[in-house]
Amino acid sequence: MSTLSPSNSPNPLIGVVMGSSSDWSTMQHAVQMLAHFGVAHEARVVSAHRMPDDLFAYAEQAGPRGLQAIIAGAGGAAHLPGMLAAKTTVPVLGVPVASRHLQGVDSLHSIVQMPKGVPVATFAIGDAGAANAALFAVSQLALHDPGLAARLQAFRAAQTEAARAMTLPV
Ligand SMILES: Nc1c(C(=O)O)ncn1[C@@H]1O[C@H](COP(=O)(O)O)[C@@H](O)[C@H]1O
Repeated sequence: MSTLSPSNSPNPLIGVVMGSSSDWSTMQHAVQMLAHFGVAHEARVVSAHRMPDDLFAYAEQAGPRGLQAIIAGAGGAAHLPGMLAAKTTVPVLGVPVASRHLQGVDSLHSIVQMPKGVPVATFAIGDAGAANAALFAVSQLALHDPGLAARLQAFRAAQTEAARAMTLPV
């Protein structure tokens, strides 16, 4: 499995995986958010289609390695999040990456329409979806980490202040 992020932690709590290095411009927003909150994470390319044995190994090892969630981004026929969810009970957060021909609607439908019994929590297409998947993972970790909960509250407060300070060119 190839490694993309220089911030890979030796004991990651959150795994960020993507089907191709071409997904990095989107998925970097998940990694940046995890880094902002100081959450130990790793980022890797793991493709269900191109590296099926690696995908199975990653999914099988996710729980034993201590991962609390996997954020999985893919575009087009985005089977990666669903196949991870099929092989692990570690929560999978799916991020549809915008595709060249169908703008990510194909990715969204591929990820969100899971059969009953094998859930993937599906986020919005693109950069905001990647960032929100990370924020969701942070929220889950914050339930058992008061320091992280305080940082999340501060993030929300800063966001509120930034929205209140918005002005219009009129
Ligand atoms: N959807 C998947 C999977 C998978 O689901 O296993 N593996 C690669 N891909 C996607 O193919 C698109 C094009 O990949 P390339 O740019 O490498 O040709 C990417 O958005 C990737 O997520």
